[in-house]
Parts: sequence; C-alpha cells; structure tokens
Amino acid sequence: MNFTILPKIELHCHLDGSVRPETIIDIAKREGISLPSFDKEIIKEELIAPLDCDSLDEYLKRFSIPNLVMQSKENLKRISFELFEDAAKENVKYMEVRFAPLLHTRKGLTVEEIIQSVIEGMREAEEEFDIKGNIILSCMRTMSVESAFEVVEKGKAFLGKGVVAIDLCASEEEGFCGKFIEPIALAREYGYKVTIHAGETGIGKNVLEAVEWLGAERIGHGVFIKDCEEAYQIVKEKQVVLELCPTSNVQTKAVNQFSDHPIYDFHKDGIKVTVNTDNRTVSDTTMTKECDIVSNEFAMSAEDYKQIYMNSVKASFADEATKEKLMGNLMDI
Ligand SMILES: O=c1[nH]cnc2c1ncn2[C@H]1C[C@H](O)[C@@H](CO)O1
Ligand SMILES: [Zn+2]
Repeated sequence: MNFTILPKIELHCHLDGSVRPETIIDIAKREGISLPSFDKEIIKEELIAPLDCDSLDEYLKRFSIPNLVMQSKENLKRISFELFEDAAKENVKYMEVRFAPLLHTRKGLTVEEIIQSVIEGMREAEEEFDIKGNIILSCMRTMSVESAFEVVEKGKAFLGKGVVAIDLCASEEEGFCGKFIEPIALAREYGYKVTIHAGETGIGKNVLEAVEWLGAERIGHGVFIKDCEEAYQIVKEKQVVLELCPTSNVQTKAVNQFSDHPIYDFHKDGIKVTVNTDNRTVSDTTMTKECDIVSNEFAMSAEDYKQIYMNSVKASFADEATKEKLMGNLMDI
C-alpha cells in the first residue's frame, strides 16, 4: 500500500510536539529568543527524541524549546496553520490537534486568546487545503486540579466552534485519575468529549480508571492494557478506542522495538485501534511513516487498513456530516 496517497485520519497529535524546526528558528531569530543553536540540524537533534530514549519523562524534555516560540497569537496561529498544512500534504483528511493552553500564557496571553489563535490557524488551513480539523484541550497532570478546572471553564465557550474534547497529559503516575474526577466530570457535563493519556508507562490499571472514573471514550496509547486483564476486558467490551502511536511508543519505552508493539494483536482480537503520530517533530514522523511501520512490521492488509480507517472515523469527535464525508474515502483504499 502506498500510504502517501491513501486517505488518513489522525486523532492524536500534539501541537507543541509538531512545530516545524524551520519555524522555531525563524520566530526565535525575529523575536530575539535565544536557542541552543540557529542551525537546523543541531536544533533537530535537540527536538527529536531518539528511538533509544529511556522513558516518557525523557521524551517530554523535548517540549521546552518549541514552547519558547508559542507565546503570541500570531505564532500560535502560524504553527497551527502549518501543522494542518503538513498533514494535508500527506493526505490526512481529518485531524484532531491537542495542546495545553496553560503552557502558552508566559508572555501574558489569556487562555481564550490562545485557544482562539489555534482555531484561527486551523480554519485558514481548512480553507486552503482538503482537510478538516478539531481541537482537544489538554490539562497537564503535573499541574493542579484547579488548573484543569480553569481549562474546562475557559474552553467551554469554544465548544462547537472548533473545540471538541478534553484530555489529561504529561508524566503518568499510578492512580492519577482519582485526582481529576471532578474537573473531567464537569467537562462531560458541559459537552466535552473525553480522551485520556493512560497506560503508556507500564500502568494498565490507569486505563481502567480513566474509563470507569473519568468516562474516557478514547485512550491515548493504552499499550499496557496488555498486562492488565481488567483494563483489557473493559476496553474490549466497551469498545474504547486506543490512539496508538508506534514511534512514540518505542521512544517512551512503552515497547522496546516496533516488532513488540501489541497493535496488531489488539486489532486481531477485536480491540478498536487507530494509528497516530503523537508528535510529528519530537517523534520525527508523519502519518505516512506510522502507517508504513505498522504495515511492514505486521503485514497489514488493505482490509486491516480499511478497518483502522473506519475505527478512526467512527471514534473521531467530528460532526455527523464530516464523518459521512470521511467514510466516502473508503472507496480509495
Ligand atoms: O505521549 C505523551 N504522553 C504524555 N504527555 C505527552 C505526550 N506527548 C506530548 N505530551 C505532553 C507534552 C506537551 O507539552 C503537552 C501538551 O501538548 O503534552
Ligand atoms: Zn500524546
């Protein structure tokens, strides 16, 4: 299968992990922001987590440089536009982009200005390219419960206007879901959909709790349900969708190598899997590359890919008209 030309859907992509290195250098030069280097190859080395990276916490260190240049309305809009442009150019037809608004307030932007800027970039790209998008607001698990309430409250006005869901991200500790029950319940009450990063660092039980306590309809990664029978069963029975990201999963050591990835076993056992990049820059990847990896490692057939494409459409937080249009692309696979 030639994945460059095949239609693709991406449900799990972080804005700050997907900034073009050229854009970081360009903004930093114009705004006098200091960087370790202005040489693209050197900056790429700082941004890209190697495949032999040790852990999620090591991987997360790569996000400090991009966030230096994501502190103004213009820059956020540009970075959002460019991400949708990059995806459209490899035939991603629909993409949900997530980011943590509270990481972009360092130079005085309000949460509302931050969200609005990212939506504007997405809308401009939708006008120019054959792609549709939606935004997921991430709350940092490393921040307070109050900060999660703040994101939920301030993002509410954008529901139905580009924002569709809430997420919890960053370093993963055992039992983190318990701390965030209230803000996530409030988000559900307001009409946010819920996807939660869980089961990425060895703790399958976090997936069970994300589903039972937080009402997660989708799970970011969820690799470690493989070692937790209760989590595995609830994901399978409730058809909770896993947003898997093969390269990122090797980098964070959710798996040691691609051939150890459980994606294909999950798929064959009736679990709803999807393929995603997580972070195009930090993971040095694209949707085409991620699909190629799954295809090469596990001899994925066209029928398998059709099923995965359908899983992504059905699990997306898009409106019904968009979903119907995306289903129409199945004929091209
Ligand atoms: O794979 C991930 N797991 C947990 N947190 C992540 C992952 N990729 C990115 N993040 C964090 C770092 C970013 O600064 C934040 C918001 O996009 O989300
Ligand atoms: Zn992620």
